[in-house]
Amino acid sequence: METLVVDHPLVAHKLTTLRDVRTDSPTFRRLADELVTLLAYEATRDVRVTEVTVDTPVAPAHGVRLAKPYPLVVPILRAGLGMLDGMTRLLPTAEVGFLGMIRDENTLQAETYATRLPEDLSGRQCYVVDPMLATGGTLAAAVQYLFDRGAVDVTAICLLAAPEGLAYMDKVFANTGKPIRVVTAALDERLNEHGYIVPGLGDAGDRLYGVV
Ligand SMILES: O=P(O)(O)OC[C@H]1O[C@H](OP(=O)(O)OP(=O)(O)O)[C@H](O)[C@@H]1O
Ligand SMILES: O=c1cc[nH]c(=O)[nH]1
Ligand SMILES: [Mg+2]
Repeated sequence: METLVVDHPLVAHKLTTLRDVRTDSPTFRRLADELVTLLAYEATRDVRVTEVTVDTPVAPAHGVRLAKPYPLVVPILRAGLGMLDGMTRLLPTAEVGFLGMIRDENTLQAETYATRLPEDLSGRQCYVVDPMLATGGTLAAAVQYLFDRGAVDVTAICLLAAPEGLAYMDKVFANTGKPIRVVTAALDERLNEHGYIVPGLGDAGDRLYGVV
């Protein structure tokens, strides 16, 4: 598995405000949206394109367009929804599939409660968006689900990742031979005893949408 921590002062600046406990929900939403667009710019470096020629007013010009089938963006509900608009702004032709997953706060096991994606993902590049990669249980289950449906490669875009979660992803997918990338704005120190990322930003879903 390949991990990319995007090292850019604008990303660091926005992430610092996102972490701040005093940042209110409207500002948190706006910053999550802005951050995903910056991360997606890096995460889509390998997006598949086909060569085309267009006529400028002066002469033919060689260029590229996104190849079909178009990428599939998969937000993991609930918190991943806060990253969807930023992705589709950058990839307007992308299709969107939804995975609803919740982590049991006691066992830290991920449970899938909703799936709404194309049945056949053969040949698809998939971009999973979820702000938090903590134990990695949620992302590993999501990636496995996409591979089971035929996805060719999966890139996960996370705002924050914990070393434990990256290690878990590495272990689970070590021998699959399928390309997996994680693109994140920061690699934090560790998880605490409740499975929260330290220093992290708290519960991303609650900060985006309110405490449930
Ligand atoms: O790496 P893990 O240990 O599996 O934890 C990460 C998951 O936890 C959060 O979702 P949560 O379960 O809080 O659901 P929510 O988005 O509905 O709040 C987060 O958005 C990830 O999906
Ligand atoms: O720190 C964490 C860990 C899991 N989920 C969150 O929203 N935050
Ligand atoms: Mg949550």
